[in-house]
Amino acid sequence: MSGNVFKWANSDDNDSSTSSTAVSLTPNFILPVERRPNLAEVSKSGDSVPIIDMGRGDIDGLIKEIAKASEEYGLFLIINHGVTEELCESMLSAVTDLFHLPPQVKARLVSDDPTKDVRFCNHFRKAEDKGDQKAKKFSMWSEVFKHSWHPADDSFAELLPSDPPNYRRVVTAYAKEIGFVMSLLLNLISQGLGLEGDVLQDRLGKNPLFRAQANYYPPCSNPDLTLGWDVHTDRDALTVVLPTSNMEGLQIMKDNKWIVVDPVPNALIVNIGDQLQVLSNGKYKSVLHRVVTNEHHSRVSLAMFYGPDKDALIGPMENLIDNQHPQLY
Ligand SMILES: O=C(O)CCC(=O)C(=O)O
Ligand SMILES: [Fe+2]
Repeated sequence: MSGNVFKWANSDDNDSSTSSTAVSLTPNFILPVERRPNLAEVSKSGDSVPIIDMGRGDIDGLIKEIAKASEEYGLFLIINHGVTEELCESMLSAVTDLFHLPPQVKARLVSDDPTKDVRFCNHFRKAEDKGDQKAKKFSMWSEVFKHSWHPADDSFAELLPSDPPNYRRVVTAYAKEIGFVMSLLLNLISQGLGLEGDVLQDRLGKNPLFRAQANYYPPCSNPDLTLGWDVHTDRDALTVVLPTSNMEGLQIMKDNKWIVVDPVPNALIVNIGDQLQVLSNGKYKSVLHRVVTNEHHSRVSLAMFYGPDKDALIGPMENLIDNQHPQLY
């Protein structure tokens, strides 16, 4: 499996924004017919995800807008979020540099061991192929780099590779900003559920699980046959994703249809995760999403996850359970 991780490094793709040669698909990336993305059926026009201006002065309006988006979509974009364009750009270029490290440097950090805090891997899914009852492994058309992060304690960065030279420094600065954005979002989401602002964060515990995942999706010769990220929900409470600007890739399921998350300059993507779905007694949706590939361009993204403390007991908030809304979890 780990051999795949180095495949892209040997391609001509060395710039996330310019056109480059697509790497050919080998059979392990070709999904069974029923798991393929069916791109012709994805609606481009019509429904689009809410774009929320975090800088709007009216807090009550902002709380309502976030509550509505969390209920109807489980995903929204935020603009005027306070993280500077310059920092976002430095973060994306540090992520791009990371995936373009020489194969022999990356090899030291490749691992399938989920208990390893810092590692590169290539995700795969198990699926049955038609006429073949034995589940096969299908690799995702992406490479990921996982590590922990913290908004206040910079020591996580000491575990990160010192190459590329600026990754540690940039991700530490970015983590502080995203920590602030996530606290604000959790506060507003809490209020949108009719609770005091700090209730959700208190429920998630004193030592939340902060995981980060950088994703790299190289150009792909046939986007109809594979996916960069298979259909999934995020298992944490909240995710904030910084994607390559001006590049489509992410899609979400809404009313049983896939819709494209259109890129918006300087926006961050906010996702409701499984833990918030449970805490909200199903009111907010942990959104089903997937990432499709592009024939000509690569895309990177950095997902920052906020999950519960390992000792936190997660169940629906008491004020959200009544006769009309029986406890779902
Ligand atoms: O690349 C993206 O836009 C989303 C990635 C994602 O869903 C994840 O890392 O969980
Ligand atoms: Fe995700």
